[in-house]
Amino acid sequence: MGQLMTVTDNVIELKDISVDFPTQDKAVKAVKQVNLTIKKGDIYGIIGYSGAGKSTLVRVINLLQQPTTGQVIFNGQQLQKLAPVELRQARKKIGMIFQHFNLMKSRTVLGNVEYPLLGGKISKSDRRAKALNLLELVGLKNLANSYPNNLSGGQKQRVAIARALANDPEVLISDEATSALDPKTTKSILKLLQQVNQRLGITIVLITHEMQVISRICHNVAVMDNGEIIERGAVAEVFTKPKQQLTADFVETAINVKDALERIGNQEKYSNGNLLVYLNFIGQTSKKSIISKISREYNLDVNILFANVDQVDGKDIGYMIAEFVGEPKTANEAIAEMKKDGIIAKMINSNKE
Ligand SMILES: Nc1ncnc2c1ncn2[C@@H]1O[C@H](COP(=O)(O)OP(=O)(O)OP(=O)(O)O)[C@@H](O)[C@H]1O
Repeated sequence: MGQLMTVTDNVIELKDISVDFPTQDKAVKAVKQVNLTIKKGDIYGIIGYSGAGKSTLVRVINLLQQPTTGQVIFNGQQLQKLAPVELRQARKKIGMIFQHFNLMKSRTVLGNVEYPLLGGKISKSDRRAKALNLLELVGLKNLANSYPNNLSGGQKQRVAIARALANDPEVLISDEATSALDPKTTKSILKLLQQVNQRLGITIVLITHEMQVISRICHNVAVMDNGEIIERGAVAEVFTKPKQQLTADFVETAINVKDALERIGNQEKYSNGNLLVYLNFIGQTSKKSIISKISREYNLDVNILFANVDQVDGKDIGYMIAEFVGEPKTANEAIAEMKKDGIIAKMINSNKE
């Protein structure tokens, strides 16, 4: 085997990964020198627009895509150094689910879940029992003998999840697994992934183009653009303090602030000087009392034009757009006071913070 296993909390380490695809004109640099470490038990999101390089990067994790340069380390072992038999074993520990489910139409639900175990050491009856257990876990035991064509999208994805768990993986990669599903089904599939993570201790790497998906279940997130990771961190942190414009765009779209800003910002009175303030409350900060305190102490009328509370990685995060009616100087003092209370606050129709 030639390699010593290193004991580590990191299940995946990508070091200086680049992927170039040769094309007729010039090579497409799909992934550029990415370093990424994912800890055991994490739910790690990778977000980016189409073409950012997300799928290519996650396919590198199980070497479905060979990187042009860099090291892929899984549980302390560099995968590129493994012999084919060992690589096959390691790959079994990385399950994958996809946007279009990739089920086999000619096999029953049970047959699909049993499939990865065919040819293994497990007996036929144990294999069946295991597959039925997994179907129970995903809530589909009663459909074991149905065929994929007779299932809804959400049910198909549940079968795909059961199948991906057949080999007892340590990591489950979800490549846009909810992108073809409606919002309600998306929620239920994300909940199931969360249960898989919590009950079975499986690390999840989830790629998506929707920040809402990230905020529901991920603990950490990396933002990809043009083959690079441009920002990363704890989800609540990235959500409330995005450093890059692209990240801010994803967040604002997810919480509907973008639409609200456009709608409100287009109104004439706000382009003519009425004061608009954007507020972002994190955790337990009580927005009600703060707003009334500010209004009282600074003699400002505060009209709330938009408000939304979201759960991000289990924390309440509130967003508000409000009109402050009063002197700009006083409004700025009020904003400074709110910042002291840990609120992110800024004037949005003036250059002043
Ligand atoms: N086999 C390939 N040959 C040539 N170029 C490729 C190949 N696979 C991907 N690309 C290119 O690499 C870039 C990254 O693609 P990738 O599929 O990883 O992006 P993505 O972020 O997953 O987007 P999507 O969600 O649309 O799949 C794109 O410019 C794509 O056209």
